Amino acid sequence: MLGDLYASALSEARAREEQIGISALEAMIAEGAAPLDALTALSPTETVRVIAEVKRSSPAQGDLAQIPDPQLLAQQYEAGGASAISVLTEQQYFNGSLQDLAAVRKAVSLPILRKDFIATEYQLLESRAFGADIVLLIVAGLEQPLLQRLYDFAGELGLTALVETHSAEEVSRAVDLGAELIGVNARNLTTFEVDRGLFERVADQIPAGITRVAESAVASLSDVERYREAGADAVLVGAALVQDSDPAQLVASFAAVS
Ligand SMILES: O=P(O)(O)OC[C@@H](O)[C@@H](O)c1c[nH]c2ccccc12
Repeated sequence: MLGDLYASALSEARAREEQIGISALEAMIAEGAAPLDALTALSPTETVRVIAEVKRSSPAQGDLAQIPDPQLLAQQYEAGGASAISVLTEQQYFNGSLQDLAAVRKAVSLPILRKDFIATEYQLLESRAFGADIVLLIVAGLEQPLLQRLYDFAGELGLTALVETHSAEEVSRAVDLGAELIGVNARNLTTFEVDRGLFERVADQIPAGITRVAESAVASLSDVERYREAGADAVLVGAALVQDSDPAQLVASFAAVS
């Protein structure tokens, strides 16, 4: 399945590249604002940081919410005290787009994570051109030399990489890259199985000084509390927020966990 997700994301990127070439992206970057300092925005503090996600559907979870106005949702997240916003931009499986990313960029002043299956320099350039400050790099989906190349290029563009892992072995590959922001995804992207205990089993493998993000499977406050007790500096929450009638209030309750 992870291979299908990358194949789809890459074919979408190739189609976009026929419309907007590399030099056009570089011009957009030159004209746009500098990226925000996401590492500072997500740095450890007395309460857990919340990265709130704009996600309409996923292959693991099906249709979650229509989200006709991603800007409004992002503003509700910001009002609730989110530290960053995550936007799914993959179209075929997640029903997202780069237009969603650009719209959210205009609506909030928080750092924005582009959530997609990034495997090329072109996708990193477009992330920056459309206003992302953070990009997701998934260890399970990329061989180490390519992962390192993308990590380094993201840094050259001023992007912060959230390096996503799903095992102790992947955590050590993320550390080897020099990652300063490491995520542990409770959801296996090949089988879609959710393992709520994974974060607490691998968190200790992440050296002090690196910001730790617990990703996925937060259904309620007690899940946030469990991740926090296990050492999460931040939690990344999607489904629970997009399906709630008061996302600002739910973000606020999560962000109050100390
Ligand atoms: O909806 P959830 O269970 O709160 O999960 C959010 C986020 O962690 C999840 O969307 C995610 C984490 N890593 C990914 C990689 C690709 C696509 C999606 C994801």
